[in-house]
Parts: sequence; structure tokens; C-alpha cells
Amino acid sequence: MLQDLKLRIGTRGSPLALAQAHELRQRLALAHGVGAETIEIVIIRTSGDAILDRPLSEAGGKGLFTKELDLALMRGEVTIAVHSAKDLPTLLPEEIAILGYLPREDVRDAWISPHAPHPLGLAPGAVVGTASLRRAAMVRRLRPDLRVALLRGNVQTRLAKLAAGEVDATLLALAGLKRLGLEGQANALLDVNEFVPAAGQGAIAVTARADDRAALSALAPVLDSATGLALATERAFLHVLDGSCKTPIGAFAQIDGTNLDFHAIVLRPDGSEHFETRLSAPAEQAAALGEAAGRELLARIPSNLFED
Ligand SMILES: NCc1[nH]cc(CCC(=O)O)c1CC(=O)O
Repeated sequence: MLQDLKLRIGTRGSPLALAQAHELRQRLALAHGVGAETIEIVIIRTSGDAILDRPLSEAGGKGLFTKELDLALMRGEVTIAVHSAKDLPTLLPEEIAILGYLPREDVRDAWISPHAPHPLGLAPGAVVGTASLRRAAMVRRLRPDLRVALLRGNVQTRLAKLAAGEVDATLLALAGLKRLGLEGQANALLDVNEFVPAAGQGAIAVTARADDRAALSALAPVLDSATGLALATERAFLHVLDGSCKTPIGAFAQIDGTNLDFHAIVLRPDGSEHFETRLSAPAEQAAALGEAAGRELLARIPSNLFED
């Protein structure tokens, strides 16, 4: 019974992380017929939250947002932890397992600019602010003349910097904007074929200790299998490419009937070159599909593609 388990959800303290923790708590309470207040939310500060002056790719990567949450799980301070799937490293410590994912939100990147509804409409030399190598490369692919400036901080901070005129445009995941009630800020939604989402974008992952079967059975009713299959594909792909936040990579898998359709793209950071593949396979072969796409691209891309 959930009552006996006393679920404690560990989360980062950013407004988006808290919104995701509350969404998970709401779904769990509903599924188990208990009041939301019986499930505790525990805020855990991570090293990633403390570093705001350089791109995360330089500071040590995605693990910066998960290490302290992993430790809290291992110490039993929390039962489960909630993450943006996009920010989870491809390899977790062996003591930690991904239990699954909540139903995925809209995966698209939102375009936010008072000047134009698409990168193609910006004036020559305009400044696009982003901390994402993927978004920077995709913008540069379309508009090599634009300048890309590092824009970090949480979603609200970035929107404030845009409003203050520090940059002319930015791109943010629509999923994050929606979860914060800020989707009205989006001026346009970018096509997934051109702005291929990051692996995991729009999905909320739940982790626990790998040996905690009680946590898995408590979570089972709220986990979404279609999202799990898509994420298995995207994460297997990223693993083959050794994808990190140093690499501009888009990876988007989607269930179509009993099949998974997968679109992946890797770009040179300056956008001057890109390589993409589209593959489909029966849904039960999710991980193999991602690996096959990864191997196919690895065989085609120059070894120095990501060095720029
Ligand atoms: N790296 C930051 C991050 N991690 C997850 C989201 C948005 C929510 C999501 O993709 O699920 C964001 C902000 C953004 O990319 O706009």
C-alpha cells in the first residue's frame, strides 16, 4: 500500500523542477486514492544549480543535476526522484534505475522573439540567446549570419533577459513553458523536422534505487509505456553517439501504431554541416532502433564533427 510506503519525492528547487514534482505527486495521489499532502516533496540543491556563469558542457555536464539526487536516494532520504528526462545522463550509477516516465508533453521548441516568428525573419546579425548547443547549431544552420550568445538561468530568468533586450530571440522547450503556465510567451512553435527536439525533451523521468521494488510498483499506475519506448530509443541512440551536452544532437522517437518512428540529427556546432537519419522498427525493438540509428550516423560523420 502507498500509505505504508510513505513516498518522498526528491527534486531540484527550480520552479520547473517543482512544477514537475507537483505533477508527479498529483498523478500518484489520484492513482492511489490518497490526498496529495500524504506524499512529501523534498527539495535537494544540486551542483548544477550553483553554476550559472558558464555553459554546463564546460562545467561537467548533465550529471551535475543528478548526483545529489542519486545520493539522496542511496541514503534513503527520498524514495523517488523526479527529473527532466532531457537532463538525465545516458549512464546512471548502477545503484539507480529509471522507473519510467510520465506521459510526454509537447516535444517542440518554442521560438520567443518580439522581432520575428522564425529565425529566418530576424535582421542580419541579430542575437539569439541560448545555452543549448543543439539549438545554437540549428539556428546557425539556417542563419549563419546570426550571433549566438550564452543565455543561462532558469526559464523565467531567460525570459526576463529577453524582455530586457539582452538578446533578440531565444528558444525554449514548449513543455517547460506549459508546465510553468508560460506558454503564452511562445511566439511560434518550431517544426520538429527542422528543430529536432533533444532526446527526452518534454518527458519527466522518475528514478529510484535499482533494488526498490516497492517504489516501482507504487509508480507503475502513473508511468506511460509509449513515452518509455520513445525514450528507450532516444537514450540508446545518445549512448551509441556518446552524446553529451557538448554535442549538438536532436533525437525524436514517436509511436505510430505498433511501430516507432525515429528521426535523429547531428550537427557541426557552427551549423555548417549536418547528418540525419530516419528509421522505423516495431515498438518492442526500441533500444535496438536507437542503436542502429546511432551506428549508421557514426559510420557517416567525420570524427572531428563535434570539435569546434
Ligand atoms: N536544460 C534545461 C531544461 N530541461 C528541461 C527543460 C524543459 C522541459 C523539458 O524539455 O521537458 C529545460 C529548459 C528548456 O530547454 O527550455
